Parts: sequence; C-alpha cells; structure tokens
Amino acid sequence: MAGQPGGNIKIIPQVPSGASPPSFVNVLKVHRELLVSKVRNAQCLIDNLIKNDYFSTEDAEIAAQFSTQADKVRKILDLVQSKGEEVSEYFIYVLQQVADAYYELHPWLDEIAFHPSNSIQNKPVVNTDPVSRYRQKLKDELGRDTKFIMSYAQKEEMLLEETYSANLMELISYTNESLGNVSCLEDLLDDKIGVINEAGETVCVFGDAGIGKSILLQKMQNLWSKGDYNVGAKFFFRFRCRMFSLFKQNEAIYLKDLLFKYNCYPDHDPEEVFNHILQFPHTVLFTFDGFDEIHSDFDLSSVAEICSPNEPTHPLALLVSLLKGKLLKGSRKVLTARSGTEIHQIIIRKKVLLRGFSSNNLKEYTRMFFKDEGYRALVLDQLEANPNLCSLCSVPLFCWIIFKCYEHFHSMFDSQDFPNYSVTLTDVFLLMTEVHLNRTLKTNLLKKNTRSQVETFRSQKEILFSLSKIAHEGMEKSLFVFNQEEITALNILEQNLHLGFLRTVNNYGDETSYEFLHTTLQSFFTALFLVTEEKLGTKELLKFFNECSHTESAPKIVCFPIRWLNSCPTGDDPFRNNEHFHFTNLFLCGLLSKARQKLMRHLVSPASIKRKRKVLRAYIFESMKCQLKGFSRAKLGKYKQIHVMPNFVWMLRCIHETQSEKVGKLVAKGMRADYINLTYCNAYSSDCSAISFVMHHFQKQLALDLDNNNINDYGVKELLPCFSRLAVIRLSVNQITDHGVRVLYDELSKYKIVTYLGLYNNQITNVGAKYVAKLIEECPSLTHIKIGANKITTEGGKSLALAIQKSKTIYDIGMWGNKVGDEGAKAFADALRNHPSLANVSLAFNCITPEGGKSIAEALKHNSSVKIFWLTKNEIDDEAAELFAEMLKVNKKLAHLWLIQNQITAKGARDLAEALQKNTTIKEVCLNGNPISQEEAKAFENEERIICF
Ligand SMILES: Nc1ncnc2c1ncn2[C@@H]1O[C@H](COP(=O)(O)OP(=O)(O)OP(=O)(O)O)[C@@H](O)[C@H]1O
Repeated sequence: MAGQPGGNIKIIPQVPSGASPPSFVNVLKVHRELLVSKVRNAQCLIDNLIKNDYFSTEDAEIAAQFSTQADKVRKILDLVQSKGEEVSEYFIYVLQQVADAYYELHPWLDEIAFHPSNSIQNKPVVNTDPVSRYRQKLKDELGRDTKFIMSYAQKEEMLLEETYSANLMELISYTNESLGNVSCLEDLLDDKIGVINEAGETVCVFGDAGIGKSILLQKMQNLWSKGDYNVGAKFFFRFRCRMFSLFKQNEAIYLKDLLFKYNCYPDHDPEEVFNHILQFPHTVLFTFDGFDEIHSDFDLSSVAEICSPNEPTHPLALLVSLLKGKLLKGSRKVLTARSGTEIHQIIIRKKVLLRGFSSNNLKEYTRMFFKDEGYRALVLDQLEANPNLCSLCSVPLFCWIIFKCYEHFHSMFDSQDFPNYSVTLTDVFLLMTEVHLNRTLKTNLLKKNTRSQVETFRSQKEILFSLSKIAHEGMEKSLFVFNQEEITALNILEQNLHLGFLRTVNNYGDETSYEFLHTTLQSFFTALFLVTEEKLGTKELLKFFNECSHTESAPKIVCFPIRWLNSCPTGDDPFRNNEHFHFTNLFLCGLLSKARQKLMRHLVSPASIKRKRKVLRAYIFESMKCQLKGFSRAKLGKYKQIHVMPNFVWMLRCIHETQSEKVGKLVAKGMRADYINLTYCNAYSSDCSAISFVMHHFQKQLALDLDNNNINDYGVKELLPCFSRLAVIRLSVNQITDHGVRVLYDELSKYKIVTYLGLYNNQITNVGAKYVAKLIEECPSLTHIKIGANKITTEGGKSLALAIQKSKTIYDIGMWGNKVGDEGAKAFADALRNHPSLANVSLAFNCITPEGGKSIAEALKHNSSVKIFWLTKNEIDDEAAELFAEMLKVNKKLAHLWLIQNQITAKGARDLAEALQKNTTIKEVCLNGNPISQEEAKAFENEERIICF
C-alpha cells in the first residue's frame, strides 16, 4: 500500500557510537520482499551501478533478462549483496537520491535512518527513471506556464504570486444549499469534506464570469509545480475545455495522445510513463477549465461508452469518459464552469461555488495590487466611499478593472498635467466592456493584444448593439431575467449570450434564462442603446429620467415643458426601487459627455450624438430648475437656505458624470441660495466629488449642510475644491475620523472664513479634538462648534477648553456625549471664568462628578457671557447643587441651566429654588430625571422656573 511501505518491517536498531557500522548487506536481506514490491524502476538502479563500475555489462544483462520488474529487482539484490557492503550501501543511496522515482520508499528510508557514509556521498547518482523525469518535466512546464496571470486581454502580465488573493469558496449540495466553506485549496480534494456523491469522481467548481475560476486552477497548478499542493498527485494534466470543441466530428485520438501531445510529452520512454499512469490512476490530477465553453454539434450519446485506454475515439468522448471515471478510474478531476451550466449529477463528487472576494480578500488583493501603503489606504477609502464600486469589487475581474482605473487616475493626478481629470463610473464600465470583448478574441498566445479601445468597440459593435438592445427592452419593463423567447425575439446570437456580460439563471422551469451579471451592467447597456440607436427620439432618450422623478417623495413637480414627461405611468408604485433607472441616466450622461465623443462616433453618427447631447443638456437645466422650484426654501440668518431631496443627489451625480464645467456652473447659479441643505440625502463620500463639482462654482460664501449622510474622511477630501467658499460646514452623523478633521483643519485654517463647524456623532478622538482646538485659536470667525458624541476624553477636552479660553469670539460649544470627566470639566471651568463671548455650552453626558460640577458652578460665578449651560446626564449631587445655587445668586446672565438626569434630591432642588429668589435673569433650571418624588416637588410649586417633571 502506498504510504505504508514499511508496513511489517523490523526496525534496525541504531548503532551505538563506537560500535561497528550496520551491515547494509543485512538490511537488504531483511527487507528484500519490501524492496521487491516497491522498487518500480530497476533500470535506473542498473544505470547507476554500471556508471560507478559496481556492475559489469554482464551483470546488467543478467538482471535485465527477467521479464517482470519484481524478478529484475530480486536479481539485482542478489548481485548487489554478493558484491558486499559498499555496493549495498550505494544501492540504498540511489534509492534515497532518486527520490522521485522511489518515493514509495521514503518512509522506509526514514525508518532505517539511512545516513550514507562520506565516501558513498561522493559517488555520482543520475536519475534515468522516465516516470520521474516526466514528472519533473510536467512540474517545470506548469511552473513556467502559471507564473504569470495574463490579463486585460493579453495586454499585460502580472506575477501570479504577487496577484493571487484567496477567493470565497462554498461547498454546496445538488440543490445548491450551503454545506460550509472551503478553507484552503487542498480541501477541494479532501474526501472528508463536502462529498455529495461517493460514486462521482469530479469536483465541479461553479462561478460567474470573471469570478476567478481559471485563476483558481492556475493557483493549484502553480502550487503543485512547486511541490506545495499536498494532495498526493504525482501527475497534473490541465486542459481548457474549449480545446475539445476544436476537433472534427470524425477525429479520433488515443488517451495517451490526449495526455502527451495536448499537454506535455515525455522525453523518455512514453510507453513506460503511460503504463505507469494507467497502473496508478489515483496519482493523477486533472483540471478542466470552462466546461461552459464547449460548443459542439458532436452527439455524445452516439458514441459507445469507451473504457479502454487503447482505443482511439473522439476527444470529447475521452473527456466524458475521464470525467465519469470510465477511463483512469480513481484519478482526481476538477472541472470549472460558469454558474448555471448543466453538469450530469452522476459525475459530480463535490459541488463548489466560487463567490469572489470577501471584504478581507479584497483588502488582501488591495495590499497586493498597491504596494504603497498610503496609496492603498486611499483606494480603500475611495471604495468605502463608493458602495457601487465596492459591490462590484467582489468580482475579481471587476476589481482588477476598477483598480486599473484608480492606478490610471492617480498617475494622472500625480503628474498634475490633468488637474480636472477624474475617473467616472462610465469610464470604469467602458473599460469593463472592453476587457470582456477582448477576452473573446482568438489571440495568439505569444502575441500581446495591442488593440485600442476604439478599435475593440468598433470591430465588435454588433455584439454591443445586440446586448444593449436586450438590456433596453428589459429596462423598459423593469425586467431583469430574459427567457429564451425574449432572446429569440431579439435575434440575439447564441455566442453573444456567453461573453460574460450575461449569466444563466436556471430557476425558471427547464429552459435556460439569462440575466446581466450586475444590474448596473444592464443600466450601462441600456444607456449605450439610448446613445447608439441612431433615430431615437427625445421622449425615448429621456424616458428613464421621467421614471425617476415619479418616485421622489417630494411634492410632484409638474412644470417641465414637455407634457409627456409629466404624465404618470399607469400603476406607478411609490415603493418601487428605481436605482436601475438612475444608473441608466448616469451612464447616459457619461456616454454623451465630451470626453466620450471620440469613442461614440464609431458607434453612431456625430449628428445623432450632437442632437442627443443638446437634448440632454436642455433637460438637465430644465429639470434642475424644476426640482429647485419644488424644494423648500427658508431664510436662515443671513443665508438663503434650500433644502434638497435625495433625488437631487442623483442629479448631481449625473452632472458630475457629464464632466461639463459649464453645466456645473449653470446649476450652481440656478440654485439661488447660499445655504445648501443636503441632510438625510443618503449621500456617500463619492458624492462629495459631485457636490464639489457644482459647489465650487459659487462665488460667495457658502453654507453646506451634509448632516446625517454616509461621508467619511475620503468624502471630506473630495470637498477640497469648495473649502475656500465654505463658511458653514455641517458634517454631523457621518463617519469622519481624526484624518478627516486634519483635512478640515488644513483647509479651513487657510481661508479663515468658517463660522460653523458641525462634527457631532463621528469617530473623532483626542487627536482630532486638538486640530479643532487649533482651528478655534487660528480662526476668530469660528463661533459655533458641535463636536459631541465623539470619542473625546480628558486630554482632548482640555485642549478644546484651553483654545476656548484664549478665544474672544467663540459663541457655542457642543460636547454632549464625550468623556471629558472632572479634569476636563475643570479646564472648561477655567475657560468660562470671565469669558467674553461664550454663550452656549454643553458638557452633558460627560462623566462629570460633583467635583467637576463644583468647579463649573464656581467659575460661572465669574462669567457674564453664558446663557445656556447643559449638564444633563452627569453625576451632579446636592453638594454641587448647593454651589450652583450660590452661583445663581450672583450670576446675571445665565438663562437656562439644564441639570436633567443627575443625582440631585429634594434638598439640592430646595437650595436652587431659594437662590432663584435672588435671580431674575434665569428662565429655567431643569431637574427632570433627578431623584425627586412628585410629593417632594410640591414644595417648589411656587417657583415655576424649577422644572422637576
Ligand atoms: N483569486 C484572484 N486573485 C487575484 N486576481 C484574480 C483572482 N481571481 C480572478 N482574478 C482577476 O480576475 C480576472 C478574471 O479571472 P478568471 O479568468 O479566473 O475568471 P473566470 O471565472 O475564469 O471567468 P470566465 O468564466 O469568464 O472564464 C483575472 O485575469 C484576474 O485579473
């Protein structure tokens, strides 16, 4: 049995030092039968014995004359033993050195603890075993061929080792229920995990286009070539399934030729190698990539089920026989196919679903792709900022395309040659389309593809047209799955269904249905249809804008001059998700942008593009005007506020996609407001680029309210073009960290016009608090700061308090929900004393005990600026309340004192109530939520300004 060669052998006792050396003649004698059964190649032994003059030609002839391998070995053993110790030692040495040929004897050599003497070690050993030489050749070839990933349609190469990242793999049942995850590549072939059919021999890996099926096989091959794929495979044959379709109907080949001619040819004794493979099929591993790519008229049922390796037959029949285990039974097979490909259940041993990159895999891939740490962090930020791109990144192919775009973008940006250049979503999708189109080209393996994007699109425009037609048809009916009937009605060619843009869906009865790989891809192709359909009218071009304007929760705007655009489609569902329409519009703007004209001209006439661009621009202006009229407006101090709705963000995204400064400028002007309220608009960081694209056109000071969105530090950076105008910047309830605050400090301190900074409920620590403190010191205009509900403790609190102490202008500081504690409270107390401007202070919910409370009360005695003080949700007790009472007797400014949810009892309340008799300015002292009963509260009923309930 392989793996147990030393089964019943007696262990040779180790020779104690000083004792006589072991007898190798004896070793050979004792283990004679084991050696006879395990030595599979006698010739290599004979070759080496002759080479070292241990055997004469005559000896060799005597040994070689026996017909069976076992008898040859017996004779060699007889001869070797008869020649004494040195020859016997050398014999064992050859078994050890030609490890590949005698691999079944490794455990035995370990057991006898064989250590050759120095003199034997100096003797030469050559490997003349054809099987092990073939194995080495297979390894060398696989190693060489799998070193690089050929990407971007053969345009460039990347080292596999520096690119491959793990991919999510899930074991599934016949009916696609999860059976757990695959944690490493060895698990794929581990019989202990996920076997759903013991009789089946093939591990089937399914996944969508670009999910990484081929790369997964490449990784397995590469690991094996380096001896790092430990599944007991001695031979590894890899095939691309598409090659099997290339043979003519009447062609027939031998299994031996399939293995050798179409994979790797043995340099020595092919017969012996092939016989070895036939004899030990379980040592053979096959990978067959892309079962879905087999397109053939070949009728498999017409072929007799062949089981003999010595009969020539059609290669497809060979493939099927191998997969079924009719040929080389017991060999291991891994087959990949696009999701939805039908594979006969009887051949399946395991089903594995490739799911693409998890967020951790994506991080790993990012690490591989972007070696520079700063650069990498930036990309991860950008992805986080843009959920649409991030969701695409779970498909490794898309991820690679998006990263290529970033790379391109950064190289542009760094060079400063194109300061206005940015990558739009349309750019990414165009690149994605180009890659898919190129992947279908028949390219010479050694020739790199040098086609330009224009060339690729032009030469395959018919494919693009048919895909865009089906996408558009579906979009019009909000249909995302297409059945065979619809496909036939649109004359879509069979081959165009398999380019990777569409995938099969099987849950619609027996017939195969199709859907786009990602709904955004359908939106993209719909937009491509709108652009490339020569005679498309205005109504059709703008149809999906109209669809979107109906579901906005804002009051319906019925002011666009084109009547049909305002008509409500029948059955309008206010809860319908219309993202796919929004994306269609976005791509329409992108494809009709100036930058894309050069490419589009090859798909549609310039006159048609010109007309559509004009229509689109006119629509954007009109729609913008229309939307802006519908938004609520208010006067807010000196500002004219406009409160926009989430749809407006989509409009901004579309405008950004046009990359037209002219459009941006006109929209900015059309807003007729200088306080733009975008709260609760579900804006992501990537939208900050779109916001900036319009807002930087404002000439005067601007207030921007982005509270309650999904903006992180990257989004803050994207606002860079607007900072010179921003007087009010509200970013509360977002995901900003100290890095974002650093950007705010750097920018706002340059212009010194900021008056209001809202950062409530973000992720800011003491580090960020220090930047805000610096900002207070350097910008006298900054009067309002909201930085509550962050992660600021004593240290940050102290920095802020010190800056406030120095400021002569600060008016409002909100710190609710930090943890400055008593030390922080004391620092604030120092700042309060004789402060000239501070009017509103919140230190609510800040872990302040009576000690900190007392310092504040004491300081307020010497303050004549503060009007409202919040100390809600702290631990203020009666002792501190007594000091607040003392303070109230002398303070003449404070109007509202909030002591809600503290530890003040009736006693403290009484002290406060008494003090109010000497205070006419205070309007309320709020004590709700303190341990005061209704009964006790009656005692202060006459003092209305004490509020207990
Ligand atoms: N595990 C991975 N690590 C890094 N990059 C990957 C990985 N998997 C795939 N890629 C990237 O995605 C591209 C496409 O992968 P691959 O060709 O393996 O997809 P596929 O599933 O075989 O697609 P198709 O069904 O269209 O043949 C690769 O060229 C590579 O750039």
